Amino acid sequence: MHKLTPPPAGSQIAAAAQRHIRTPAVELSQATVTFGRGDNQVPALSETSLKIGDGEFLALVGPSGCGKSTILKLAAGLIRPTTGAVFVGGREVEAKALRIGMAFQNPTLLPWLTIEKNVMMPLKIVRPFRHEFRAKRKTEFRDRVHALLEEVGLKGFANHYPWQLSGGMLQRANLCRALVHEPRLLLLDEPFGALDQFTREELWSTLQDLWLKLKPTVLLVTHDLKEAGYLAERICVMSARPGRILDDSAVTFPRPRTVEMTFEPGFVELNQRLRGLIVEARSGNTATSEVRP
Ligand SMILES: Nc1ncnc2c1ncn2[C@@H]1O[C@H](COP(=O)(O)OP(=O)(O)OP(=O)(O)O)[C@@H](O)[C@H]1O
Repeated sequence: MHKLTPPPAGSQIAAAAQRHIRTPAVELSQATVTFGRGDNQVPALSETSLKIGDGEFLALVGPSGCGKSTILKLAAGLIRPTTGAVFVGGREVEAKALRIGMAFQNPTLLPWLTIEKNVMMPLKIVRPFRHEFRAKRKTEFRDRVHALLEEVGLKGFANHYPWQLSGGMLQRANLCRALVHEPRLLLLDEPFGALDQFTREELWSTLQDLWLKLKPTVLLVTHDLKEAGYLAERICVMSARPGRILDDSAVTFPRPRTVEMTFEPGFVELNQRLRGLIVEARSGNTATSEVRP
């Protein structure tokens, strides 16, 4: 991992000690992904090895099209690596149904269902909850949905329909739906990309609170370096396509983090360093970056 030296006074960006993650929540082992066949082949991901610890919050940043979402899809079991292997919870991804939560840039709430019913959806379809849904636990599940909605500031909106909510409120509901079945792994693909800056910052705080409380392992893909620094414990920078991990930094600002912290010198320094790496990666000049397996 990258060593940030020297940490500026007052900064909590620490040198990221090379941690030994015993049983990673997610592990890519020399995984590559090539889409298509023959002349239409698109190499999306170069050989990549990555371990994400249980309960860790990792952000993936890098130039557009470098393979960030591809890594997310590998972890979700939506695609298979062309070579290498992907493990979640110590098991190869295809070997076992996974309990994951996902949220994307555009909240995909069903327009004909209320917010309560949308958020409750995973409990209806994901094992083991679906077996219990019709029976005794329905009221308990409803309570759980209402508690989550309250937590993200949507108290009183359970019976509204998606079209009655603002973009920020929809994304809050979307986060609730991603978390309601208590996934151990939360996959977020630019979840706040479509929101204005102020709403986005509010949502960072909401997501941070949820993560501190529930401690799922989170893999966040984002183009927003400030967002990565605010939310993540670790940030991986990827090279241009076919992507590989160029840099792996720990971010140890104290929690809970605030928007004010993002203006502190240490935070700005981190931002600038990551930005420099991405500018280099975009221009295809990654030779000066520290390249790690
Ligand atoms: N199903 C597919 N078939 C062919 N090529 C694909 C497919 N999915 C992704 N790609 C290509 O693989 C590369 C990596 O895509 P990916 O979506 O992982 O990038 P990304 O880093 O998430 O991009 P962005 O930041 O723009 O969202 C891109 O060049 C993309 O066009």
